[in-house]
Amino acid sequence: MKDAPLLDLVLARRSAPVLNDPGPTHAELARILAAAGTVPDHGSLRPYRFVVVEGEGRAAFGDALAQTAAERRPDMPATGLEKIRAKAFRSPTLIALIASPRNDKIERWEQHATAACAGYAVVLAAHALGIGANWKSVPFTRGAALTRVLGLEAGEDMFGWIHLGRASDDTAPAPRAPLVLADVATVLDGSGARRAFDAS
Ligand SMILES: Cc1cc2nc3c(=O)[nH]c(=O)nc-3n(C[C@H](O)[C@H](O)[C@H](O)COP(=O)(O)O)c2cc1C
Repeated sequence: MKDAPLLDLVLARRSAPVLNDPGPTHAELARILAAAGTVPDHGSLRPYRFVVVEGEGRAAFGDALAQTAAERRPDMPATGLEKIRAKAFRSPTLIALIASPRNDKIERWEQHATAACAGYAVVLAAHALGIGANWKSVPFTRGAALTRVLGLEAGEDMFGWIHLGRASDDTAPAPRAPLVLADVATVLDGSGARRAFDAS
């Protein structure tokens, strides 16, 4: 097996729990977003789009999150809504990821899968540039206020957002539990039986 520095980068990636100023420059954001254009994409539809939120824009985004939460849960107390609004301020910059299916010829789930891959490409590209990232979400993907600020069209959904900023050295996450291949991988043999995957 040959050395693969790119794989080392992938294996070392972690989400950053705390993200401080400065946010990425627009030149850095352009490189990060360009990575989305490389993901597996049936029909080359590019079925996603992004809204970059930074500075004062975070207030508009946080308000929209809170208003959408209130639409869905009219009984939510003000403290709960404020917590949701505060999510927008956990980093200097965030990128809202919007799944934007482009046609009905390619299955909707495939276009959603491509949009999710685009989110991962953003996270990984940020890591490659030494910029901290963390993908977050709320339990809803659309609503009137979100539609207003993100310009959601029919059929579009917000697949959360990716925080970007300078990762704090003091808050390195605990080591990730290794993936136990036996839990997730089997091999189908010629008799139609699935057997344990053997790495040797
Ligand atoms: C679509 C999506 C939404 C997520 N939303 C949240 C979230 O709201 N809160 C959270 O703590 N982690 C969320 N995560 C998980 C984190 O981004 C991160 O992957 C997790 O904390 C594990 O850290 P690691 O990436 O270093 O393994 C989400 C991940 C994805 C893919």
